[in-house]
Amino acid sequence: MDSKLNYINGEWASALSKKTREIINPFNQEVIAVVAEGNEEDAKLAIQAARDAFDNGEWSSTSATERGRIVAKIAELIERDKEELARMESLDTGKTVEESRGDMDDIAGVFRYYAELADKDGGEIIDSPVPNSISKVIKEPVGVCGQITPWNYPLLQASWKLAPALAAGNTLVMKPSEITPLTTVKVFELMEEAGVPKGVANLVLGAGNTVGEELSSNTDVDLISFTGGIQTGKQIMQKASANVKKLALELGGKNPNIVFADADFETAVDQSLNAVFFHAGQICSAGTRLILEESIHDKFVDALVKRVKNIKLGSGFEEDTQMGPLISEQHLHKVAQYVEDGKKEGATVVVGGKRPDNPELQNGFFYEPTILTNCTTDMDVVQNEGFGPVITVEKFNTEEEAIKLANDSVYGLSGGVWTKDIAKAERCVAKMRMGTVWINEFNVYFPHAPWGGFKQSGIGRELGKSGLEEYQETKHIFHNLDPQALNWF
Ligand SMILES: NC(=O)c1ccc[n+]([C@@H]2O[C@H](COP(=O)([O-])OP(=O)(O)OC[C@H]3O[C@@H](n4cnc5c(N)ncnc54)[C@H](O)[C@@H]3O)[C@@H](O)[C@H]2O)c1
Ligand SMILES: C[N+](C)(C)CC=O
Repeated sequence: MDSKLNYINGEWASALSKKTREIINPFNQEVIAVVAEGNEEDAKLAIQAARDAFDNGEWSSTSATERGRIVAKIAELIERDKEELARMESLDTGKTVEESRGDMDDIAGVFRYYAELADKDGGEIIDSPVPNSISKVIKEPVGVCGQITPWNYPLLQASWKLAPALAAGNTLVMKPSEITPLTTVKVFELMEEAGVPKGVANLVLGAGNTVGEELSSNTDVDLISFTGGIQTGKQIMQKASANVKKLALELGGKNPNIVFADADFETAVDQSLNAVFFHAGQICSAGTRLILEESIHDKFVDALVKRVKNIKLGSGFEEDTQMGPLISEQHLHKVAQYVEDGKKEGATVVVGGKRPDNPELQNGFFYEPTILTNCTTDMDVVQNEGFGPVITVEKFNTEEEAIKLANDSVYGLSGGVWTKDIAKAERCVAKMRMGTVWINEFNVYFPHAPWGGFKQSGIGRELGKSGLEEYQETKHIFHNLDPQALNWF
């Protein structure tokens, strides 16, 4: 079986300890790859390589246009190998190949977007208040970036970090999730082929509490960019304080989806399903808190249940499969426990709430798409991120009540509103405390618009111009063209 290695200073290498880890297909628990299991020592080597590569200035002083050309080449290679990457992502995560193909298009789009943005900011001349002087503001790369990604959108989340970091002239060490590293390894091969110089982009495979902690605490790392759970984010924030690293955190969400009685009923039902059940609900921005106007509650829930009963679970490689398995046995237990706890709090399971009976699915980590009614905002099942195919339903009677429920969360990643009343929609989104809000839509994102969370959903923004700025320092250069002695002392 093909064995995947670390990539440090332009060389593919086993972990120093020679340890390896088996990667499991969540559909049937078969071993699909064996990868290096790096630790702190591998991470230190990679950080040193990135430090040297940054300090020698080769990449940061390469023209932004040339860096953009190489980033565009990576996009081209991803498009060339799209089918291989998509199948690899589905094998590793269990999501349908159709979803993975969509992810690969998005990923190539992200590299292209930052390739084009790379040389568009030539700095700014300030109207200096000091006579005979020039005042200018320029952008420089931050330095060595540590990048840590989750398992749910492995390559997509990696692309949001790799593309802007490279375009801005940084060097980096990436640690993908230990559960789903395969497409990230492949993209490092493509980055090598595209001509990224050695030492600029380094990859260390391994666990969070070894490689991840080293990246967070090592004082040679200038910036840490993390996507993952809120508790891990808090730990990283503490470790990053060692040298006051720049910090970008993309954390979880418990995202409200408000449906008013005047919404287009059929569309809102359809999109409320899409908002959650793609990738078995393992989406940071899943609309898992469905908040329904009381007058349509029963009809809406009935319509959802009817549709949910027909969702086809199976292998991501079968064309008619609509939902794959959860990522791991441990995560399956977590989701099942989350539903059980919700029931104890008073929630009612109206559909799902268990593993499927289908004998063909017993080797996979499947959980049925589930809807819980009789939920109130004070319940843990409404407040906590379950990260599975589970919708909780709450009711409201007034616009104010809907907004209050939507904002009653420590999270603030995303949210949606469904109504035909344009003014009402605008009033609602103005009051919703989330980084992305959708009107008559859910879960849309693209490279041009920033992505990130209010409140405990994170710090900073990925994507858009802001996503590049995360990887830049701002420098003010003041040039006195007529220096004079002050004769003060
Ligand atoms: N906001 C977003 O854009 C976004 C996108 C995708 C996923 N997420 C969130 O990610 C979470 C699911 O992903 P997960 O289960 O992989 O999250 P996780 O926090 O368990 O792990 C994420 C990454 O952090 C690493 N890690 C774990 N412990 C660490 C430590 N102590 N120090 C440094 N690194 C450590 C892991 O190895 C992994 O690579 C969900 O909460 C989801 O909402 C957020
Ligand atoms: C940001 N997104 C939606 C691509 C992945 C969240 O898990």
